Amino acid sequence: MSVSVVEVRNLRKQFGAFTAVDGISFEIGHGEILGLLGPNGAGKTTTFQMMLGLVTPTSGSIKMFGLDLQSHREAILQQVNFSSTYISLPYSLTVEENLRVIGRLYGLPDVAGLVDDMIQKLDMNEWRHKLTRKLSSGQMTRLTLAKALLTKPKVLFLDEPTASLDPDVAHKIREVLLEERQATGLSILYTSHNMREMEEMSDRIIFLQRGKIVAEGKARDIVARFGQSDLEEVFLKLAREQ
Ligand SMILES: Nc1ncnc2c1ncn2[C@@H]1O[C@H](COP(=O)(O)OP(=O)(O)OP(=O)(O)O)[C@@H](O)[C@H]1O
Repeated sequence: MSVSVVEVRNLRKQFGAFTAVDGISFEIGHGEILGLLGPNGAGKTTTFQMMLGLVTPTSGSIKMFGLDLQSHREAILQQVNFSSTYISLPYSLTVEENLRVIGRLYGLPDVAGLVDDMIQKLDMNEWRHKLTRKLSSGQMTRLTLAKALLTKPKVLFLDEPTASLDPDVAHKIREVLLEERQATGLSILYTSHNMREMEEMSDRIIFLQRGKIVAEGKARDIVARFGQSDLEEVFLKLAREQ
């Protein structure tokens, strides 16, 4: 694998007596897409939140670009972004205004030009002047992804980036992400409940079950190891055990 951009060691999170994330370790290489897979409640969101500095780990360490997240939070988070359907953006601004505000907050040069490029790239032109509160859920998903890509992050956390998108738009988004990775060496931690998408997008997958990593590797190797015919079957087998 190429140089590690993200290094997670023995990461744990307890909520009272309950252990949501139970000593996981993994790395993400430069330009690598790592799929994080697991049934509801397995600990995916908690992992993301710890990696974004939003939840403090009970123990373990998170390093990005060789720096410890706890002691270099600001420097690291400048180069990281996140997209999830749970993010809310100011509802009274238009799509374009929202993106311009983000661009200015990050101090990007030529904000208008960058916003325009992103709107074209994600096919958002038709509704660029629409108020954010009036967006459909699929349009909202695209806007949060545009927001995340606009800042040109080196690491991107994507929590179900194609949820609520129709197959055509979902396909387009996957293409944009793969192009972005190719062009900039972007590293991505990716979750999806669409197993075909996980197989298509991820260079490697880690499978979480009750906060622990129970399988790790390339999708086809995991499928072979579990003696199943595809990732969906592996998922069902592991999820039913949970
Ligand atoms: N603040 C909290 N207090 C107590 N328990 C929590 C808290 N946050 C998460 N949990 C619990 O930790 C476990 C892992 O939750 P998490 O949201 O990380 O799972 P997930 O894999 O993202 O699930 P999903 O696929 O449903 O989004 C769940 O059992 C959840 O109820």
